[in-house]
Amino acid sequence: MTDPETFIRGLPKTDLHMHLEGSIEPELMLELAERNGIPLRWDTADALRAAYDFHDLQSFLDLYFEGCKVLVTERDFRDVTSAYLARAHLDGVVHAEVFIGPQSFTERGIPIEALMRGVLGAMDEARAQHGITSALLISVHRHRTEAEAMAVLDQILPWRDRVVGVGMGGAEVGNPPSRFARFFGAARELGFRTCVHAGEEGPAAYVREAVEILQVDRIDHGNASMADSALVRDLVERRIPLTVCPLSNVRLRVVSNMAEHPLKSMLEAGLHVTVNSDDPPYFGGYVTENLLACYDALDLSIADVVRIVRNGIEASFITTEGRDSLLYRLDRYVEASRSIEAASV
Ligand code: HPA
Ligand SMILES: [Zn+2]
Repeated sequence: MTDPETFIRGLPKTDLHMHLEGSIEPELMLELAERNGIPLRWDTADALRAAYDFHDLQSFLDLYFEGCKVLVTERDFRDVTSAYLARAHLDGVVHAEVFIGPQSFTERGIPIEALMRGVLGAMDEARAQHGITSALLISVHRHRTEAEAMAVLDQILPWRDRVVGVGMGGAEVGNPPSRFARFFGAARELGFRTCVHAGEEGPAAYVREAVEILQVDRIDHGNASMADSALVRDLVERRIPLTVCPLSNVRLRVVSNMAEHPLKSMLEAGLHVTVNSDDPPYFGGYVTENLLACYDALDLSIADVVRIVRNGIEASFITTEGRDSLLYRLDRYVEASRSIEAASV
C-alpha cells in the first residue's frame, strides 16, 4: 500500500503563497553573500539555521529583510528563483505563484529590470526544464506608505503581461488593509489579480476590510477569520480562497502548536482553504511538509488532503484551461493510486 507520505509527496500540488526572498536556503545565502561581498552575521549554514528561531512576525521580518541584502544582480534573482522551482518540482508542485517585493531592492539602488529579468528568466527555464508552471505576484510592504506602493505599480507596468497579480505583506498590526484602498483599486483597474496578507497576526476585522474595501481575490493566511462567524459565512458564500501556511503559523507563534491549528475547523466550516509554504527554509518545510504536519497533527483524512490540493488548483490565478488540465491530472493521480491499492489487497 502507498504510504501517506509517498501519496502526498506525489500529489500534483500548487504553492500559492511563497516569497522568493524567503526561499533562500542557508547554503545559497552564504554563497550569494560571498559572491557579492556582503557581510553576514553568520558564517555557516548551521549557524544561520539556528537563527531561525522567531517569537512573532516582526522577529522573522527583521531576519528576512536582512537576508534580502544578498540579492543584488540579475543572476542572483535567477539563481534564487531556479533553486526554489527545482526544489518545488521535486516536492510534487506543478504550479507555483510566487511573490517578490521590489521595495527591498529598489531602495538599495538595484534596478527593477535586474529583478524582473532574473525572476522571469528562471520561471521560463523551469517550465522548459521541469514542466513546472509558475506565475509572478508583486508584493508591496504595508509598513511603508501607499504612495510608495503606487510607485511600485508604475515600475512594473512594462511587465504588465508577465505579472499575474499584486499582494501586500510586512508588519500587519497597525497597518490595516484600508490604508491601501487606492493602491488595490488602481491595481484592479490595471487588470492585476489581487491578494493581501490578512488575519495572520491581525484581527478578523482586517480580513473583512480586505474583502469589502480592497475587494481582493484571495486572502493570504486569514486564520483570524474564524473569530467572526458572519465573516466566515461571507467568505464561504463568496468562495474566497485563503492561502494558509501552517508551519509558518507555528514558527511565528500565531498558533501554539500544530495540534491547535485551525485548518481542520476552517475546512469543516466550508472555507476554501489551501496549504502553502510561505518562506520554506525559515519555517522548516515546503508544501509536502506542511501537508504532512497537518495530516499528522489534525487527524486529516486522505480525502481532506486531496480536497485541500484541489482547492489550491481552483484558487490559482491561471487560465480556466490551465486549471482544468491540473484538475484532470489530480483526478488521474488519485484514481491511479486507488487502482494500485485495490490491486495490492
Ligand atoms: O507571513 C508573512 N507575513 C507578512 N509578511 C511576510 N513576508 C514574508 N512572509 C510574510
Ligand atoms: Zn507570506
